[in-house]
Amino acid sequence: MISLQDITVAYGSRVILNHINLDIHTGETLAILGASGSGKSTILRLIIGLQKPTSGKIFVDGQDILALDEDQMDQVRLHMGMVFQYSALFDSMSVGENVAFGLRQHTKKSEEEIREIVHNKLHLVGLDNVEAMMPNNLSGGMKKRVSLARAIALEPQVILYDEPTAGLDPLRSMDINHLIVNTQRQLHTTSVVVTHDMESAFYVADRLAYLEEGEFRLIADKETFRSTTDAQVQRFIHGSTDWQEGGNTT
Ligand SMILES: Nc1ncnc2c1ncn2[C@@H]1O[C@H](COP(=O)(O)OP(=O)(O)OP(=O)(O)O)[C@@H](O)[C@H]1O
Repeated sequence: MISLQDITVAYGSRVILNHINLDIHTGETLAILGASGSGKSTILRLIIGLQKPTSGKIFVDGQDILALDEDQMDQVRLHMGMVFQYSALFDSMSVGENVAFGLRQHTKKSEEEIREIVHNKLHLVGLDNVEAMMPNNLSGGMKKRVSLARAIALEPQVILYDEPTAGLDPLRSMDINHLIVNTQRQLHTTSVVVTHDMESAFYVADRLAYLEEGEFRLIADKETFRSTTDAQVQRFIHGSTDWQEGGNTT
């Protein structure tokens, strides 16, 4: 469904992504792992069209998105939701207004319909009766939930998560992991999760891709990834956190 082909991203002589190829299959959850600065978020920005590569091609549902103009790209973006690293809620808007934002911008739904959708999406992420609250009064975990509710408001086919568990304690992180899995099951989305949280990656993902020095060193299903004999990948798996088996059964 999403295909990155021979993608290079460079800033001057500094090459961040070096001729990478990546296919993300419809309905799967793919985790992209790698050290800080390895280019993980760049991949999300490329997919959602916030950044263009130096060279290469990107296809979404067979459509060459680099050939689209801004209006056409906006149409593609309507089918994608993004959960940003620091939630990126609009501080001056209430929770309800944050979740309703895309619906008001991109649909002609009545206020009553919007209210109902906002209520349902917040309920889906485990938040009830919080519409009137302001983002500044929410905990980090709640902000992530609201950010996810906003991302799914337009029922996207693709959800991109940038470090969804960053800054959360282990219990809140596990809450978010459950939420990612449940959202995928209920909405049948294709999900891409950028993280350096190994426990989260093994919990939520069907496949994992490990980025190092501008290239994918390993892209594999969970079991193959876990048992790889690649010493560098094993060091990353075991070095980054004292991870344990998650409960994902996908
Ligand atoms: N506009 C820019 N000019 C120069 N370098 C940039 C620019 N934007 C990003 N970079 C560099 O590109 C590299 C990849 O950035 P990216 O945000 O994709 O990394 P990341 O793997 O997501 O890291 P993190 O886990 O720290 O968020 C970083 O080293 C960053 O400094």
